[in-house]
Amino acid sequence: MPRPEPHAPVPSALGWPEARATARAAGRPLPAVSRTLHHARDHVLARPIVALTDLPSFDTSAMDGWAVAGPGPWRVRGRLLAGDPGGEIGVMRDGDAVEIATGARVPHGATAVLRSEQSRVEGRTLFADAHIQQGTDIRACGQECRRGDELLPAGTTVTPGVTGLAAASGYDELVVVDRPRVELLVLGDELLDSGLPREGRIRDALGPLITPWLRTLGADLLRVRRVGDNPDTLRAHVSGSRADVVITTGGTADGPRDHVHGLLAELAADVLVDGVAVRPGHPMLLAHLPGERPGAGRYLVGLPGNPLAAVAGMLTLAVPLLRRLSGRPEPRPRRIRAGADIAGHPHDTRLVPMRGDRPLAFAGPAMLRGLAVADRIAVVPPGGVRAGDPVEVLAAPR
Ligand SMILES: Nc1nc2c(c(=O)[nH]1)N[C@H]1C(S)=C(S)[C@@H](COP(=O)(O)OP(=O)(O)OC[C@H]3O[C@@H](n4cnc5c(N)ncnc54)[C@H](O)[C@@H]3O)O[C@H]1N2
Ligand code: MOO
Repeated sequence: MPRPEPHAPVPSALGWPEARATARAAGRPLPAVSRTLHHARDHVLARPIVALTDLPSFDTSAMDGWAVAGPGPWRVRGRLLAGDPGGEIGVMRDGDAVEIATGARVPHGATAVLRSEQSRVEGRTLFADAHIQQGTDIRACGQECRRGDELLPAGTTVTPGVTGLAAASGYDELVVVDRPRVELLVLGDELLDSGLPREGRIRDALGPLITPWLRTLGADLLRVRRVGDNPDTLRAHVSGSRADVVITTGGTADGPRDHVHGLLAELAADVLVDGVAVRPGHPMLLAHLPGERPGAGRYLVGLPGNPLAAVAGMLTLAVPLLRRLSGRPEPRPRRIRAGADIAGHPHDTRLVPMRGDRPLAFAGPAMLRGLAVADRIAVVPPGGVRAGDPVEVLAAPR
């Protein structure tokens, strides 16, 4: 099959803020789906969680001891454990006491719960060591919420706390935004999957870097493939992928074995970003491929092969796109005060691995030693940042 003409270099790359905004605007949230609480984890709520019940749903004993009615001493009249419906106890009258466990329903008419360690029983008569205030150690029905209250808004990420609250308030399933399905294609004949670098070949650092990161970004990783520098294999994998987002690494430049631009031309893809004024990472790419999923389409994010440049491409293009597809709201920009001068590029943005407020060494495009100890990435505008100046920071890969 004839190859398309080699890609002509783009004269002026898109500014870094514009590239990030383009990536975010390129997508829209995937359809809402219903997921069991277990499977809803790390999705984003498509609908608010509205309490299906009062919480607690009945007056509940907060302590092991005695439910008492009115002032003491009291006559002991029975026992209630957590889970007992409590019907046989009926309504308590002044002077009544019922032995009660933490979590048991407090009978109607009870005015307080007396802790076992603050009580004394003689025969069938119960005494309190001290005066007990009305309502003590009763968790009143509806104290936490009333049925119909909005507990969490749409857009909330489903954490373990959220699934716990949803279960407590009566949910078996949650309506969430579907998670984007991602396929990672790692390009390069020179890459090895195990052992020591040898004979001009190097270890693939990007599969092991991007795979765990995608999971924390709220994507479902369908597959990681290593693809040789062969345009036909690359085309077959991209065209055949069922992913919402195909991420490629390497092959974005115009070298003899760089096939990503050629592929996009061949597929008549809508190229949204082709080069960004950022260091490292300037050859990064974002394209829209015609797709099957309604509304969402399919995307290709082309990351440069140099590992730190690939991280820059993830932060600039993949992270905003995946956030948008998975329904996550855009976080407010975070700024810190730089603890040292951070050198800038004359006209491009620099993305600089930082620990605390200091830039890290070993942060060249092909290096990962700085990134491995980074807790954030500074967005350094052209010209640089002086010590004490505010600088925007992004979350380091996690
Ligand atoms: N004549 C020019 N050459 C290059 C330019 C340029 O402007 N003019 N830009 C350079 C920059 S900047 C980058 S970044 C790279 C981007 O190149 P590609 O995206 O085509 O990446 P490759 O050539 O495939 O690889 C670059 C480099 O990274 C290593 N690599 C690739 N994949 C991995 C991986 N999975 N794990 C570890 N290392 C990887 C690869 O061996 C190369 O050393 O182009 C420059 N060239
Ligand atoms: O900008 Mo390259 O993307 O330096 O490594």
